[in-house]
Amino acid sequence: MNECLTFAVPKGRILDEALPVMARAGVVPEDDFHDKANRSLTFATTRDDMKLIRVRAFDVATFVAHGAAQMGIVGSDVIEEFDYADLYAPVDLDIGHCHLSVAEPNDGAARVDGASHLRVATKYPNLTRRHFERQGIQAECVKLNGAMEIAPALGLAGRIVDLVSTGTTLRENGLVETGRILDISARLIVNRKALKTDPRVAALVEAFRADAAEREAA
Ligand SMILES: Nc1ncnc2c1ncn2[C@@H]1O[C@H](COP(=O)(O)OP(=O)(O)OP(=O)(O)O)[C@@H](O)[C@H]1O
Ligand SMILES: O=P(O)(O)OC[C@H]1O[C@H](OP(=O)(O)OP(=O)(O)O)[C@H](O)[C@@H]1O
Repeated sequence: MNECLTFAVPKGRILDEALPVMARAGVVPEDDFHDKANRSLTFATTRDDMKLIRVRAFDVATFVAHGAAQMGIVGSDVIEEFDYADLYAPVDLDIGHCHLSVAEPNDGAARVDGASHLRVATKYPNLTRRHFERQGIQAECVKLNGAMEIAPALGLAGRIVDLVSTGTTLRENGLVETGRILDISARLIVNRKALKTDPRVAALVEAFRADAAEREAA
């Protein structure tokens, strides 16, 4: 059993919604966490036996899957993309809602009816390949880490697979959704071994679960 628990959170947009949820489960960072000038990546919490790390969303899953962090919060898109055996996602936190979609230029330039091979720009090559395989299409994925929406206009790929929330980014870049792959929300994730061996992890899962149930009932 690790003496100090490590809880991993993504550094970007989910964080604002996640902090109140974490607080209700008793996970509260000390004030320096909110100091934008602070370049530290590890932060104390109000619990002596727990620290937070703030990393990129995909890396939250990697740290927890390898047991370097015992638990964390991450979008279900990341969980599904990696499909780590040692990662368990016991609580849907009902925050960070968006979906993963296929999109292409709204002028129909990418339409190639009956094609068995497509080029797709995405941050999610595994989910993308699986989606197109189900339709009997082989997708060649060009991996990008952001700003997927500019790829079709520049001829990098005919279509993209990316996250959509309001749809504004697609619209402003001349793209339309042509298929929805996955509805997404943020989840509490835990390392399976830590859950089995450390009662504090199981207690925290119960605290997050109880809060999620209470919010759903409200
Ligand atoms: N437009 C959006 N609306 C709502 N949720 C989103 C949106 N885009 C992404 N998400 C969710 O937020 C997650 C990214 O979280 P966040 O931005 O906090 O992480 P990050 O570490 O900054 O990500 P990155 O590694 O892309 O910089 C995505 O995996 C997804 O689940
Ligand atoms: O439908 P919308 O509300 O416009 O949101 C969708 C955008 O949000 C995400 O990008 P993010 O802002 O996280 O930046 P990124 O390109 O660095 O991933 C996603 O990758 C889309 O580009």
